[in-house]
Amino acid sequence: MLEVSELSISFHRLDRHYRPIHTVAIHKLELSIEAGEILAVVGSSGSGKSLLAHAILGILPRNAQVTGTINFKGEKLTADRQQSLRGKDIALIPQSVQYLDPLMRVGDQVKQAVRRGDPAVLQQKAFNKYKLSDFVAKLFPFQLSGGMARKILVSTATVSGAQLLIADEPTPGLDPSSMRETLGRFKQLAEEGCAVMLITHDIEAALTIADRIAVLYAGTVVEIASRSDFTGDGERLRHPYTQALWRALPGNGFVPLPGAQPLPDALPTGCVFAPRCALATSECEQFPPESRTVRSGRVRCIHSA
Ligand SMILES: Nc1ncnc2c1ncn2[C@@H]1O[C@H](COP(=O)(O)OP(=O)(O)OP(=O)(O)O)[C@@H](O)[C@H]1O
Ligand code: NI
Repeated sequence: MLEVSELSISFHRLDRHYRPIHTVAIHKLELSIEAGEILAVVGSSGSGKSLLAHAILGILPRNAQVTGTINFKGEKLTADRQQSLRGKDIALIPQSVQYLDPLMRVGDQVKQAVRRGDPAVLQQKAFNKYKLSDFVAKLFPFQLSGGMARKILVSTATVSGAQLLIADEPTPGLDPSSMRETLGRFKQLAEEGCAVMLITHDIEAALTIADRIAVLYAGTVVEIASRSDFTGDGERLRHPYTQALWRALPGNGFVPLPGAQPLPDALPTGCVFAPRCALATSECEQFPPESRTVRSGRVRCIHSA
């Protein structure tokens, strides 16, 4: 359904002395999602998750420079195609609740997204799932709590009947039962044939529903693993960063990873993870590793076997 290859996104801006700075926010990113599949994109803040979502939707800021290709249903996603598919075949649950239309009652916003079936019935169903009353449907976005607004965003995207759903951090602010409801809704959409990209920094939540997990670090996909690779001590994982993420979980030892992700205007010349990596050699510091297939997953690390 979706194939992203060699996607790079950079920005030109001026520093406070008006000297040009070139920041590479996403570098040679590759991933794909099949119909009926849930791919989680996991990465810490600033790793490029939202930019990836916005690149697929065609809503990047004007100063972004984009190279590489994005195919949707086997055909290149051009700006024109993105515009005609947006909100229809490709739906986004945006990270910020600011994306709601401030001037429209929220029930109407959900109804308006329906393309097949009875809008009123589908809106009602979506609201029932979250136990939102008819009263809420009549409210404007500013009258909602953060959690309610998020439920409206999820409802709007999920009634649209899209073939590709991109959910950018859809669960913060949701109570545990609403969170389960939301993830369950994605699972159901995937069972109906929708391709789902679940963007999150919460690897545990991702593992409850995702078929595969793409790990993003400093704008690069360092690994694509299947859910079953996340087990034991992480010995089936291919990249040291993915292993570190796994081992940092409370149930797996809570082992912290020292250091911080590099910023896009100060990326290392070689492997982006080398400065924090216990396996790093001089070769790692010299050249960015190519993406390879290892044990039917993908990895960017020369040490992985
Ligand atoms: N318009 C822009 N101009 C310059 N740099 C930008 C712009 N938008 C994003 N960036 C940079 O690109 C990087 C990736 O941003 P992005 O919003 O995709 O991160 P993210 O993974 O979604 O983070 P979060 O988890 O906090 O939402 C950041 O370092 C950010 O500073
Ligand atoms: Ni984001």
